[in-house]
Amino acid sequence: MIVSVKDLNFSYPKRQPLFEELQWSVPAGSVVGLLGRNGAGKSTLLHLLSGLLFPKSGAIALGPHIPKDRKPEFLEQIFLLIDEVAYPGNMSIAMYEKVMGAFYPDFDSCQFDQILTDFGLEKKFKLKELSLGERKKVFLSFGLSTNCKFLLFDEPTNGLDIPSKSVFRKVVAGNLSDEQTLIISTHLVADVENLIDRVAILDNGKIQLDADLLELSDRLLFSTSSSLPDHILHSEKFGTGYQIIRSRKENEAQTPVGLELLFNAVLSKSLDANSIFQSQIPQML
Ligand SMILES: Nc1ncnc2c1ncn2[C@@H]1O[C@H](COP(=O)(O)OP(=O)(O)OP(=O)(O)O)[C@@H](O)[C@H]1O
Repeated sequence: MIVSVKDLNFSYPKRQPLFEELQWSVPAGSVVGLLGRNGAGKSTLLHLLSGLLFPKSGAIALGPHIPKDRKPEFLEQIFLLIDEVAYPGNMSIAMYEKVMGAFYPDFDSCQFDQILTDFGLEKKFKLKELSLGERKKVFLSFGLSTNCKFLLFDEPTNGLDIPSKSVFRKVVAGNLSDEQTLIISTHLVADVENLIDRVAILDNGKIQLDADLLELSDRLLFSTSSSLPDHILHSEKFGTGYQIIRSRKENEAQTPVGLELLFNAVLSKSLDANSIFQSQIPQML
C-alpha cells in the first residue's frame, strides 16, 4: 500500500477528537475519492498526509516517506491543492511556474501549457487578476504538471463552473500516470464520478467504507424501482419510485456505482463494508 494510516488519533486544540484510531490504506496508482460531509475532516486528513499537521498518535506513511518529517525528497513528490493557494502579490502565471516549478524535479512545462490551454488560460495573466475559479484552474494545472507521485486535491471543483468541471475530469484523467496516486476530497460527489477508481467515505472520525469501484459494482446493484423489492440494502424515495441498492446476483449485469446513493447509504448506516464484502453474492434463481 502506497498510503498507509494506522491508529491515527488527531484533535485540534480544545476540540473533541476528530480522528480516533483511524485506519486507511491506498494502493499505488489509485485515484481515490475521499468523500465526507462538511466538517468530517477531509481537509484535515489531507493536511496530515502532507505533513502540514501532525498526528497526536499513530503512523502515517506515503511510500517510504513519513510526512511529518517534511524531508526534501518527500516535498518534491507531493502536491496538495487547497482552496486558497498563497502566491506572491503581482505574479503572472509564467512567473509562478518559473519560481515554483523549480521545486519539482519532474515538472513539465509543455504539459502545463497544454492544460492551461485546455482550461482557456494564458500564462501572461496575473494571478491576482484572475477569478477564484480561474486561479483554481491554474493551480490544478500546475499540480498535474508537477508529476508528483502523490497528488492531494482538496475540493478541486470548488469555484469551477459546469463546463469547467467536465474539462477538469478530462485533464485529470489525461494527465496521470500509473505511478501516481491521486486523492480527491469532495462533498460534491457527482464531480468525481467517472474519474475515481476507489472510494473512501469518512464519517464520525473513521473511514467507514474504503472500496474499489469495480469490486462494488461486482457486489452491489444500483437501480430504480417503482416499488420496494425485498432484500434491499438501502433505498431512497425518487420521484414516484425508489432508488435502491441491493446485492447483485450472479449473472445479473453490473451497474455503475451510484456514488451519491452509496454515500447516503453509508452515512445513514444502512450499508457498511461488512454488509457488502462478507455477504455472499446470491445465486440467480
Ligand atoms: N484550525 C482549526 N482549529 C480548530 N478546529 C478546526 C480547525 N480546522 C478545522 N477545524 C474543525 O475540524 C473539523 C474538520 O474540519 P475539516 O476542514 O477537516 O473538514 P472537511 O471535511 O474538509 O469539511 P468541508 O467539506 O466543509 O471542507 C471541523 O469541525 C472544523 O471546524
